[in-house]
Amino acid sequence: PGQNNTVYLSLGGNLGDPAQSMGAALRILDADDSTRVVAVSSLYRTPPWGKLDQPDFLNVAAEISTTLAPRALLALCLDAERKLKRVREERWGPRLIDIDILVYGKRIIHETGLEVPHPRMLERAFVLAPLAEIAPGLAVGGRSVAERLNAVDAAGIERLP
Ligand SMILES: Nc1nc2nc(S)n(CCO)c2c(=O)[nH]1
Repeated sequence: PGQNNTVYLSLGGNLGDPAQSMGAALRILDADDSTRVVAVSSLYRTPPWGKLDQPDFLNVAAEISTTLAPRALLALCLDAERKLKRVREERWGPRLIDIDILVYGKRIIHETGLEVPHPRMLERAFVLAPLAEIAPGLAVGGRSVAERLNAVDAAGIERLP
């Protein structure tokens, strides 16, 4: 079997029961022989980014270990979204569940439909706050996630008990 790679994901949702959907998505990923969920952050309630006239989101970050190549992992994530009835509607609109690959080992990937590290992760407190909880020292673009979080406006990001 292939080598294990450490990958960080961002999960989010603002329709239905996002906490339940994100838990179910992580169970789907962990059920695949190729992939283990290693750590999951607390739940965070976060103000909508991108399209403001929609409900608040719940977000988490997760560390996984996988033997899947990046494209195959993306396919597994999209498959999990589909299983949870995620219909990909308007860009940045409300959704039941969204799974984004943030970081895949030390890989830099710029392909159609797959950009790693995630191109907008460094400007998104809803990504950086949960990620800083589980991987504060992770370097992205030469700076730690903790430093990146300090550099963004984290207003309204609420860690849930
Ligand atoms: N707070 C918040 N805003 C968002 N806007 C989009 S699009 N998404 C989906 C992930 O790109 C989110 C999200 O997960 N959380």
